[in-house]
Amino acid sequence: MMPYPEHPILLVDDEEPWLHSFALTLRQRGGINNVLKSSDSREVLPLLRNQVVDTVVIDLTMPHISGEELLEQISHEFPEIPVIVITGMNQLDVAVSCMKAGAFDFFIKTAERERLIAGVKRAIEFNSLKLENQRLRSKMLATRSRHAAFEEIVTDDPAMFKLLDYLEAVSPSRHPVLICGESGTGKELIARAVHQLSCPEQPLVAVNVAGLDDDMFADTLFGHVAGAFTGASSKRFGMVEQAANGTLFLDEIGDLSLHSQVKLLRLVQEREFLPVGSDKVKRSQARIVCATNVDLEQKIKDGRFRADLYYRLATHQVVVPPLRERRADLPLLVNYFVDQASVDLAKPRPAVKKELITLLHCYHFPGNVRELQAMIYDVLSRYHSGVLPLDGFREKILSTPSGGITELVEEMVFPEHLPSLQEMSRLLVEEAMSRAQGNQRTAAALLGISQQALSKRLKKMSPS
Ligand SMILES: Nc1ncnc2c1ncn2[C@@H]1O[C@H](COP(=O)(O)OP(=O)(O)OP(=O)(O)O)[C@@H](O)[C@H]1O
Repeated sequence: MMPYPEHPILLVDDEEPWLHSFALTLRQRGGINNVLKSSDSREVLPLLRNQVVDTVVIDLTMPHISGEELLEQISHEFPEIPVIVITGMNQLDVAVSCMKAGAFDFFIKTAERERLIAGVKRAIEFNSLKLENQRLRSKMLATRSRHAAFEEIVTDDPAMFKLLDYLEAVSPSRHPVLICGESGTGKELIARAVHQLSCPEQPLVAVNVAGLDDDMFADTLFGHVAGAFTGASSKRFGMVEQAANGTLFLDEIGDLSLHSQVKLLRLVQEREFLPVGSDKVKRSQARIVCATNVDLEQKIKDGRFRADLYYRLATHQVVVPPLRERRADLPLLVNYFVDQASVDLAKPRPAVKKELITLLHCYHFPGNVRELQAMIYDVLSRYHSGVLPLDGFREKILSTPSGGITELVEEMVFPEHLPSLQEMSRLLVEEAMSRAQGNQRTAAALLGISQQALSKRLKKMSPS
């Protein structure tokens, strides 16, 4: 039988007989068969941190943590989970304050079971509508009125939209396109989209030129005739010819030697090339798209890249922004990669907590989108719970030397009168709390201290 709802309903009451009889009623009369029971209110928060739950039903009168306190804690940490409160006849005033504190609904324990079932079903319905809305919204945002060629590029960033619009506009031209940007920002993905836009029926041939010495470069790109060198027993077509009227994508172009740059210049400028060992000039119609993560203008200044080649290649140029400059893309990208990784690793799709996005917001992603993708695959491959755990991400983020520190040293200007260590530490704590949107676990992780240590500092800082 299919579990209904998809994620369980959690019933919390210290009276075990009530838990069992209500679970039975939900199953028999409401068809709700996915139910968890807890008779100890202290178990609830740890359970919610590890498992996705649809709705929580709590009794107001319980030892250890009362229903009222538990409601407050759940509403604070898991505002998205509806909480239904069950009260005694004489607790109506408390029930009203629970509604104000964020309860989804309340019922008197002795009320007819049908009414309780209807209340639980309303919460389930509310959740599934909310989820559906979220899915639709991210789908709309991710694919907002964009050309089909950009389907795989997930973004909601205005600078990225501008860049894609520009590429769409220049796609009919046969002039070269140069795609610059840090490693892992999606340059190859964009190069493939350029090909889709301009000549999708023609071949796309990609060559990473970084590891090629001059001879290999010439042989790979231009091919050779039989007997051109020892071992060249037969003729071989190079990548330029294989690209025909399509696209020749040259990745890591900044690493090309000066000698090979001359050969490439001839191809770009004259559209001509010579296979190795041949003196018969051949012509190429392929469109050249290049990508690089090095600063070519600096290389020109250092005499390591030809200016004439650069200006030819950069007829149409785009610079892909690093992920830290488009952090608003994080929720879309995280959901996209979680979907992708769950399918690839054949695991049920875990839920993504808001706290994860907050944590990622504070990270500088030196490896950009590729790093985010790898983190998600790694964490997902190691865990099996219903929620994508934060610990795996924290470990990674904290073990990466902080690029932030280098940025900080460059950006930070100390006033002439230095602040005291105590003042600095207060400012740091405040900044971390603000970046973590008030979440102490995340703020502590950012500061590299335990949550208890942070909590102590916060208490000391509070005015009372
Ligand atoms: N906007 C995006 N939407 C979806 N996936 C993306 C996006 N940007 C990058 N990726 C994914 O991130 C990974 C790295 O992207 P890609 O190889 O295109 O980066 P790159 O800039 O060419 O890196 P490098 O400079 O190291 O060659 C790929 O798996 C790619 O599919």
